[in-house]
Amino acid sequence: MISRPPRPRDRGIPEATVARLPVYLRALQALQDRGTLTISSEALASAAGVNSAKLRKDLSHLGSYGTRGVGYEVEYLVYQISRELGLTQDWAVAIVGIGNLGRALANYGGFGTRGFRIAALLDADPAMVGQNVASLDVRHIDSLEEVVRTKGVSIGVITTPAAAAQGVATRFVEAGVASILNFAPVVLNVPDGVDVRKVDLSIELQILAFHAQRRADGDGRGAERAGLELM
Ligand SMILES: NC(=O)c1ccc[n+]([C@@H]2O[C@H](COP(=O)([O-])OP(=O)(O)OC[C@H]3O[C@@H](n4cnc5c(N)ncnc54)[C@H](O)[C@@H]3O)[C@@H](O)[C@H]2O)c1
Repeated sequence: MISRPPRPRDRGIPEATVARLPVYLRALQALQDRGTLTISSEALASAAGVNSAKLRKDLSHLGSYGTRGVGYEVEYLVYQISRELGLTQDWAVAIVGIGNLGRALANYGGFGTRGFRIAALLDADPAMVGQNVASLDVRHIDSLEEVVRTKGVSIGVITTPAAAAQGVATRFVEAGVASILNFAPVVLNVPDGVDVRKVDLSIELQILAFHAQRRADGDGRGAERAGLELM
């Protein structure tokens, strides 16, 4: 039997640490591209935008402590973080809702190099079905269960209008997909054991607007006002 290192959740790695691992990974990959072999915790922390004590604590959860006077070996740390995040294996992703956003995501070439393979595109609109998008034929939503099974889909991406998103999520879950990335502006109800991540650019823009207003006002009164409006 092949023994697999336990995943973050199995070992109790805090969620906040898990959320920072991709940030470290991105910084490390940039260093790797520049040919950097080793990096101090201070330099890596600064590249990732966190303080170095937090970085050392985060990496200690992976069993990575670095070497005094040398720091961390970049290539090995990339491997360790990738392994913890499950990126050393290939994940098949299905996107449902091939409109503006779904099409843009399907055409983005950056997922493949990070271990995510767009395996299927599905839509409810008969006019969309059969169209070729990003070298894949769009399938009808009715074949979701079959597509999940035959393509080994483990991550579902929802880019439908809000009203359709819950139905799509339920179908994903019933088909055995336990990881969902939801772009639709709606809160999804899913059973325990299913992970949903929500992406909402308008919330990010509102937060930026809050900070911009606070800067512009200078005296902080604008921030209070914006804070109330955001609640
Ligand atoms: N999270 C974000 O930051 C963000 C940004 C932009 C858009 N959005 C959201 O993403 C979603 C898509 O936006 P868009 O501009 O691409 O919309 P769109 O109208 O261009 O595309 C939606 C697609 O979903 C399909 N669809 C509808 N019901 C379906 C169903 N039951 N099953 C399968 N497919 C179905 C439609 O046929 C259409 O092709 C919307 O909910 C929008 O609010 C989110």
